[in-house]
Amino acid sequence: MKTPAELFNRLQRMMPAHIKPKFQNGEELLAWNQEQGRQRSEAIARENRAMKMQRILGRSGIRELHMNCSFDNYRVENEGQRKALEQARRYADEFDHSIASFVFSGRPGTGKNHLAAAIGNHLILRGKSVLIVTVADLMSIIKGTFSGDSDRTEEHLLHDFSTVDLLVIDEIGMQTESRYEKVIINQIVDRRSSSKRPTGMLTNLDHSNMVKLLGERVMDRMRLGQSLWVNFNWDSHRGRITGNEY
Ligand SMILES: Nc1ncnc2c1ncn2[C@@H]1O[C@H](COP(=O)(O)OP(=O)(O)OP(=O)(O)O)[C@@H](O)[C@H]1O
Repeated sequence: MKTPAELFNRLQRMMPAHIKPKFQNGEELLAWNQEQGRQRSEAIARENRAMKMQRILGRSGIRELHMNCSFDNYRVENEGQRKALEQARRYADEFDHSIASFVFSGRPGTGKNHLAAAIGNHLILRGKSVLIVTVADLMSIIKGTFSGDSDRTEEHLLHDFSTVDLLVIDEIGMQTESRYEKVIINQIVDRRSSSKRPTGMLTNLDHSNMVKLLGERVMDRMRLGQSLWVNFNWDSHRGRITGNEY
């Protein structure tokens, strides 16, 4: 096999005199080649992550409605929003070095999904896999494996939900969760926390009702690391949405 220097010399001999080579020596050619390889494998990893989301959900990890949500377009009009924005931003910045989960709790329309999607969009741009899913969707995807037509088992899906870099479960407590739903949430949070993967939860419930609903065991796992509990206790923003925001 030729060394990069030999290959470069050979290319140089073949090159017409008026062509100015992009590389001046074998080392530069090798460095260029390695950089191309790195970019290609990053692109493949990105495609694999997108395919994984598509396979699990039939869509990308963040719903279309929230794809443009960012920290920059979250409007701050009170101290609570300022603090929530700052905490969400810090959470995203420190994600790589942390195992911390988060719970955004509060009234409808206060921006829980917006800030969770802003965290997700920030992480996706940095090559992470992120999935934001409602309890109802989570359960219907898992129950879809019961039909016998599916080539995926409940175990495959539990594995997928447990191995994305960040999983955010939305609408916890919207309906009276069945025992099976609680078992599934418990298993996912358990698997994720034991492999040091954080989980986000969005809910209208307060802490004591979350403990009542999901149990002490799950909520204790949600407290690993510098975990976040943010109360969204201001008025809904929905009345002000015109549809042309972002
Ligand atoms: N502070 C804000 N600045 C800009 N847009 C906001 C803000 N708060 C909420 N929104 C927008 O208002 C809409 C509703 O917010 P969002 O879906 O985040 O609420 P939520 O707290 O998750 O509500 P729910 O509990 O009903 O799911 C979204 O389109 C979101 O982008």
